[in-house]
Amino acid sequence: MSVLTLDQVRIHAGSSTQQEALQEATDILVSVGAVTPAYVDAMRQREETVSTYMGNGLAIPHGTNDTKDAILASALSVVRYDGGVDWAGEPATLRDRHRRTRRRAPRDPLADRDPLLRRGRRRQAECGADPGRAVRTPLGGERLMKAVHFGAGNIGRGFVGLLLHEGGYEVVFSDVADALVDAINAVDSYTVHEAGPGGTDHVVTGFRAVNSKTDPETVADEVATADAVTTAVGPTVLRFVAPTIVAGLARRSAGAAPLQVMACENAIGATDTLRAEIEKAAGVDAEELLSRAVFANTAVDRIVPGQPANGGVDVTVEPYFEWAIESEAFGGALPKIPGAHFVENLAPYIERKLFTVNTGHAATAYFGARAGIERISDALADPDIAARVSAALEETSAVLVAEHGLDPAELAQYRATILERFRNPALVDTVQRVGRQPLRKISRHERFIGPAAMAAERGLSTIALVGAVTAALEFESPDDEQAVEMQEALRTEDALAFTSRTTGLDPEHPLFPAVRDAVVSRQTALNAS
Ligand SMILES: NC(=O)c1ccc[n+]([C@@H]2O[C@H](COP(=O)([O-])OP(=O)(O)OC[C@H]3O[C@@H](n4cnc5c(N)ncnc54)[C@H](O)[C@@H]3O)[C@@H](O)[C@H]2O)c1
Ligand SMILES: O=P(O)(O)OC[C@@H](O)[C@@H](O)[C@H](O)[C@H](O)CO
Repeated sequence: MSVLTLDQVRIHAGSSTQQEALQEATDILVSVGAVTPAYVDAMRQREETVSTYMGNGLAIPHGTNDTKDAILASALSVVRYDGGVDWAGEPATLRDRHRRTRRRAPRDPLADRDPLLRRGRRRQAECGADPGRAVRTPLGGERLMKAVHFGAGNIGRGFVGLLLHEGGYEVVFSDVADALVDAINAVDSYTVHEAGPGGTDHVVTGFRAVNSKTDPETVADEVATADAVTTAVGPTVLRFVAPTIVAGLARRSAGAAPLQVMACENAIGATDTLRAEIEKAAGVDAEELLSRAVFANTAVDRIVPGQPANGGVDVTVEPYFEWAIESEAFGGALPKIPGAHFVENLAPYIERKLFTVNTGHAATAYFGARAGIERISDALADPDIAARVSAALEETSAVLVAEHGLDPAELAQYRATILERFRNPALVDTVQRVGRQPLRKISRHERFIGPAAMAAERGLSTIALVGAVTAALEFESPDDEQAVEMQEALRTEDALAFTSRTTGLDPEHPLFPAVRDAVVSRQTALNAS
């Protein structure tokens, strides 16, 4: 049976009501044996929970998961009312039975008074960014935009995939975890639960997953025809995804618009790192292949803890989010991601995020681990830990003021909001997850040494940040390769070598002696145990 024949397309000169339109769409599907008459109720139920109005006069009604029994075969019906349909207050003219959800504007308690965000949003408006859903094909038709997202883990499903979906992208997740890929392909929707004040649920549909370990060729084919590629695999994994992107770029048709590449990792210049890996993997073809893509650094912020083993594909996240993206690379053709904001200069955003959210988070984790506490929210309930974390963040704020001219009062508010986010009792986040990969976290441009080095160069205080590094050096986690490696190196390497190798600090740097002393103190404790 064909999914769509001419008989399943109707065009009317006049207008209609929403109920009549749903009935007509159902009647067409019933007439070809695709659904039972009960399907109309399923579509009504769906409209009650979420409108299927897409904008631009298009609604895409469909049933709910609970009413799948009413579906007998795959089919579409298309009905156009030239005079329009009042779609619960929205002016629809065209409809069929696929589904999509709509998103409210991001809830960002800082947004209205934050000059960084105001500047970014103004710029976004200037660039004409608006939520879009389809792209024109060479023959004048339209197809859904497609994004290939590497890393279907916590932030991949709970944030990047969600916003891409809400921007109208079909999302192809690429991951190396067999069970996760199978689980994603076994469902046709998943829910992002926002836990905490003001949180709500969002349903994601229109995705599939491809295993890039066992089927890299298919992933490359997907990249070849994608509009965007995003990653959330961890900064150290970018070099492993680069060859697949190279293979996709090599297969990309000459007339295709440039692939928009955005790495969404907690690192400064993560997309630059990915681009460099792509360049390396492309070898002599690098110049040609890089010309088929544009690259934009981003800063992503949403706490997405580890998910329970039996949680399926659904993800629990905090309600807050921010996604700042460099605009320049796109030359005005911004990706359609509602809720993201585009900025000319990402440096203040990524440094403010990494050196406040992630410095505070990691400090809480390492002080918490030292105190034998498991959860981040519990660690911050300890007044001594809270004071140490606050002191470290005051030091990073002083650096941000000096470096980027940020307003001290607004930074104080930003810090307070972040500490409140860490305290969210509805979010079960662990010191093990937040403290993961301590060698990455104590490296040169990361959340501790990065701001502390900048502070030391300016003669600003670094005492609290060095205190947090001291706690990081004590972090033990048997399942964390870097934690094991760090403790082993602390036992075997001399203090000077360990300090310069792991932190990347030059022994002449003004921060070096304090960090070396922290290393010596950890080594003394280890030798005594
Ligand atoms: N979780 C958060 O709160 C959060 C927030 C902002 C940014 N981030 C950043 O996002 C990135 C991912 O973090 P996460 O918490 O989602 O981790 P995660 O471990 O939940 O997800 C990473 C995923 O990448 C997959 N992966 C590993 N190697 C791969 C490869 N070669 N190809 C494709 N997929 C691969 C893993 O199987 C896993 O599913 C990190 O850089 C992290 O710093 C996380
Ligand atoms: O992902 P990491 O290991 O760089 O850092 C752990 C957490 O601090 C991090 O994932 C935060 O939850 C996130 O960055 C919040 O936006």
